[in-house]
Amino acid sequence: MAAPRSLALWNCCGRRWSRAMRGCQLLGLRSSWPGAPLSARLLSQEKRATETHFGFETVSEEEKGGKVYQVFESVAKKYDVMNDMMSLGIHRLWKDLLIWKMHPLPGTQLLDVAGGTGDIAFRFLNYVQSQHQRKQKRQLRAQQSLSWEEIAKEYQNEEDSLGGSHVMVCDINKEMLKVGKQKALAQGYRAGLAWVLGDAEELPFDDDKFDIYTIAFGIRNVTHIDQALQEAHRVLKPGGRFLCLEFSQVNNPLISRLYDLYSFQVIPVLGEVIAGDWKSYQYLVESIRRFPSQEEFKEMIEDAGFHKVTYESLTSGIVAIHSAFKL
Ligand SMILES: COc1cc(O)cc(C/C=C(\C)CC/C=C(\C)CC/C=C(\C)CC/C=C(\C)CC/C=C(\C)CC/C=C(\C)CC/C=C(\C)CC/C=C(\C)CC/C=C(\C)CCC=C(C)C)c1O
Ligand SMILES: C[S@@+](CC[C@H](N)C(=O)[O-])C[C@H]1O[C@@H](n2cnc3c(N)ncnc32)[C@H](O)[C@@H]1O
Repeated sequence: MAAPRSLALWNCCGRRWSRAMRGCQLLGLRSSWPGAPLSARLLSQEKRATETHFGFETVSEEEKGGKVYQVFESVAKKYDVMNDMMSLGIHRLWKDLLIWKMHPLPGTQLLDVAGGTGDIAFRFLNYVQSQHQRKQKRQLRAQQSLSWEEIAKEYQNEEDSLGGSHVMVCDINKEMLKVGKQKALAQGYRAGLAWVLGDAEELPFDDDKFDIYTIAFGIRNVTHIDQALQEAHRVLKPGGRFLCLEFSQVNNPLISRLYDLYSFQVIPVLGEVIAGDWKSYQYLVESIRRFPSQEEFKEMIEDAGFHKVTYESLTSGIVAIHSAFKL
C-alpha cells in the first residue's frame, strides 16, 4: 500500500504546483517566474504554500479552519430547516439516493465524516433496519412452527434489528454534533450509532476499520482535500467503498444561469431571513463555485489511491455522487 500512497502524494504536489503556476500566470505574478530574484521567488512560493480560499476570499490555511468552524457553529440550530427551505426538500432525495447507491449489507460498519446533524446516519439506520426486518419476515415465514413469544423476541432486540450494522458520525463541529444528538434522541435512534468529534484531515481511527466511508456536503469545507481523501483511504478496509455527495458543475447552460441567479440572489437572503446569517450562506454559494468539477474531483480521488472511481451527476449536475473502492 505504500507505493500508491506516495504516488498519490507526488501526483497531488504535481497538480498543485501546475495549478499554482497557472494561477500566477493568470494573475501576472512575475515573482514566481524563473528569472525573478530568488528572494521574491521564495516569498511567492511561501505564499502559495499557505494561502487558500474561504469562498471567494483568499485566506491563510491556518485561518480557514477557524472560519469554517464559525460558519457551522453559527448555522447549526437552523441548519436542517435552511436545507429544506433552500432546496424545497430536494436535498432529502439526494441523500436517499446516496443510501440506495450504497445498498449496505447486514453488518456494514459505516463512517460518516462531516456527518453534522446526522442526516446520512439516520437514513443508513432506517435502510439497514428495514432490510433486516424484511429478511427476518422471510425467515419467520419459513419457520412457521415458531410460537408468538419467539416471534416477538425476534423483533425486540434493538441491536439485532440492525443485523450488526453500525454508523459512526464524525464531525469537527461540536454544535452540529449537539444538534444531531438531540435529533437522534427525539427520533428514537439509539442502537448502532456513535458520535465522534474529529477532523476529516486527521481521523481518530485505526487503519482498515470501516466498510464504507461517506461524506455529504462536507469535503468542500475541508482545507486540504487531498489529505482528507488519503485519510478516507487509510481508514477503509481493503475492498471498502468511498462515497461522496457534493455540489458539482451544472451541465445545462440555461439551468446554470437560473441556478447562479438563485444562488447569489436568493440563498443569502434566505440565510438572513431564516438563520439571521447572510455571511454563512454567501460562503455556501461561493464555496460551491470554487469546488472542482466532476472530472477534476474524480482525478483527486484517484490520486489518493482509490480504484474504480465513477460518478453520477444529479439534478443537471447541481450535485454529484462520486464512488470509489480501496483495493
Ligand atoms: C453554510 O454552509 C451550509 C449551510 C447549509 O444550510 C447547507 C449546506 C450544505 C447544503 C445542503 C445540505 C443542500 C442544501 C441545498 C441547497 C443549497 C440548494 C440547492 C439548490 C437547489 C436544489 C435549487 C436548484 C435551482 C435551480 C435548478 C435553478 C432554478 C431556480 C429557480 C426556478 C429559481 C430562480 C430564482 C430566481 C430567478 C431569483 C428570483 C426568485 C425569487 C425571489 C423567488 C424565490 C424562489 C424560490 C424559493 C424557488 C426556488 C426554486 C427551486 C428550489 C426550484 C428547484 C428546481 C429544480 C431543482 C429544477 C452548507 O454547506
Ligand atoms: C454542510 S454540512 C454537512 C452535514 C451533513 N453531512 C449533511 O449532509 O447534512 C458540513 C459539515 O462539515 C463539517 N466539517 C467541516 N470541516 C470539517 C473537517 N475538517 N472535518 C470534519 N468535519 C468538517 C462541518 O462542521 C459541518 O457539520
